[in-house]
Amino acid sequence: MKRVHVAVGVIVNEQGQVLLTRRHNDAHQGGLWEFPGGKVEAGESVVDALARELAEELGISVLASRPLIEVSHDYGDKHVLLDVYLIEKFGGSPAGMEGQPMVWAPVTDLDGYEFPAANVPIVDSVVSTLA
Ligand SMILES: Nc1nc2c([nH]c(=O)n2[C@H]2C[C@H](O)[C@@H](COP(=O)(O)OP(=O)(O)OP(=O)(O)O)O2)c(=O)[nH]1
Ligand SMILES: [Mg+2]
Repeated sequence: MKRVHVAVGVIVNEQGQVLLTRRHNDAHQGGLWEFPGGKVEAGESVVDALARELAEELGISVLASRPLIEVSHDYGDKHVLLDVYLIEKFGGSPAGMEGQPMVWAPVTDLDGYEFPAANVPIVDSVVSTLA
């Protein structure tokens, strides 16, 4: 089975909202909301991958982050290892650089968004850490 290691960022603003982007319809887990991030490349550290992905997808730089949770999930067609970081400080102003929809969501609204199955423990952890 295909296995991917993914660096994921939970970006928090000064109002305590978190940044969600929506995956392209034709992508794996397409149409669902996600925390921005992407695959760790060969020879790259998770932290470097996270910085690269957030620059590519949102045009921001990571200034302060800490590990939040690691989630291993089997989708049947694909196994993902999600290395999730809380981004507490960033430079620049996030924008959907790849045309992806983006929203700042209050933590108390997260139950109103559809996420991939692997995100259940991530959302729980975000809620208990930030609420
Ligand atoms: N970024 C992100 N990926 C997630 C989340 N939840 C979840 O199951 N995934 C899965 C979906 C994908 O199978 C995988 C991310 O891989 P991807 O292919 O989108 O990564 P990428 O951004 O490097 O995309 P690409 O350049 O290959 O198009 O992780 C999440 O919250 N954020
Ligand atoms: Mg991505």
